[in-house]
Amino acid sequence: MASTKRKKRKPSSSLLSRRQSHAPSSISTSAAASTKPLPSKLSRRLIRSHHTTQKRLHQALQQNDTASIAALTSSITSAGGLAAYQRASVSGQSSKRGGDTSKVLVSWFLDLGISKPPSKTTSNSDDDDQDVKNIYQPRLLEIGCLSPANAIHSFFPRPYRTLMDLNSLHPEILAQDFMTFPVPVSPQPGPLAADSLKQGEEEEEEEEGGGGYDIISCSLVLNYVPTPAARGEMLKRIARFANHSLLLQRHQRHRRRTPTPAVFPALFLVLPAPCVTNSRYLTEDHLQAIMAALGYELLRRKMSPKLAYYLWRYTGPGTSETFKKVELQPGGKRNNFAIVLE
Ligand SMILES: C[S@@+](CC[C@H](N)C(=O)[O-])C[C@H]1O[C@@H](n2cnc3c(N)ncnc32)[C@H](O)[C@@H]1O
Repeated sequence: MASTKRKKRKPSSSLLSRRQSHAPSSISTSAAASTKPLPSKLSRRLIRSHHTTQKRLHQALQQNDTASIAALTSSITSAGGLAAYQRASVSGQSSKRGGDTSKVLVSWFLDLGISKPPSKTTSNSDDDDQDVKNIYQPRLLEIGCLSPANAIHSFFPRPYRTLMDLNSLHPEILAQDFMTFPVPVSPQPGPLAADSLKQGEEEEEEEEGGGGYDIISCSLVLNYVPTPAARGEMLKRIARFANHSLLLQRHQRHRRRTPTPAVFPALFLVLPAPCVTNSRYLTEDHLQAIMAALGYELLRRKMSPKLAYYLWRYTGPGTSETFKKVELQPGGKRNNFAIVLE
């Protein structure tokens, strides 16, 4: 007897184009947020293929290989471009798949005694209001942000967060390349500078975002950056922001009503686990050496089968040590993920 069972259709990239045909041509906030998550296999395949094609495109651009540039650009566009890649990433973040990496940061915050800011609506007296004002409210800078509704965002109510992405999926997320986002001008060292700031000036400085960022989140972004040297540049730039925050912290310490928690300035870094567990050029020890050279010490680490999570604290300018792409673990089945500091 012939089976009446229908064969399960394998997810394919045409599935994405069919799904997208019901959505506006550019993925808007609501479309990205409201569309159902993509099947996980399809998301993973889209993400992997986007990374590979981007990497090839970067090589073609460096070699000025016009034929390959045209072919690869067209291949990226026909697969839906950055927007499709982001949609696949949003699917990976969906709560059903436990994909919001910031949940790990939340658990570390609670462990480190950093609590959520009390909501203003729950305070019912002037005294409570005063208590709320007296609590130091840290600021977040998130690079590569797909949604302002992840677990960690409740620790950073607006305006204490700056969220950015190359392609913004939400009005609150700046469409901004972090590599061109201006590093704030740091206060000059020395007692004069600290004392010469009048209270109003300082508050204004903080209001305008010149107050620095206590924590920078860089989750699954570094592996998006196509070359080892560009990854190193991104980490260096992050360290410049951290250095600014550290100087401000020292500069304003005497004015703070509650001290800045000892965790800050910090960096939340997430990488796909194989970047540090199965690369020829990067191990966790090597990553730690790179981060130490940039001025960071490791506070927390978590390794899951898929992801490596780290919380680093910036302690001050590191060394000018350089790190080349050197084979650390040979082996045919390893990947080539690397970070180079020039
Ligand atoms: C895989 S998504 C990660 C999203 C999210 N942070 C997470 O953990 O799931 C990587 C995002 O990083 C963004 N991105 C890559 N380089 C960037 C840069 N230089 N500046 C801002 N965003 C960047 C990409 O546009 C992409 O949306």
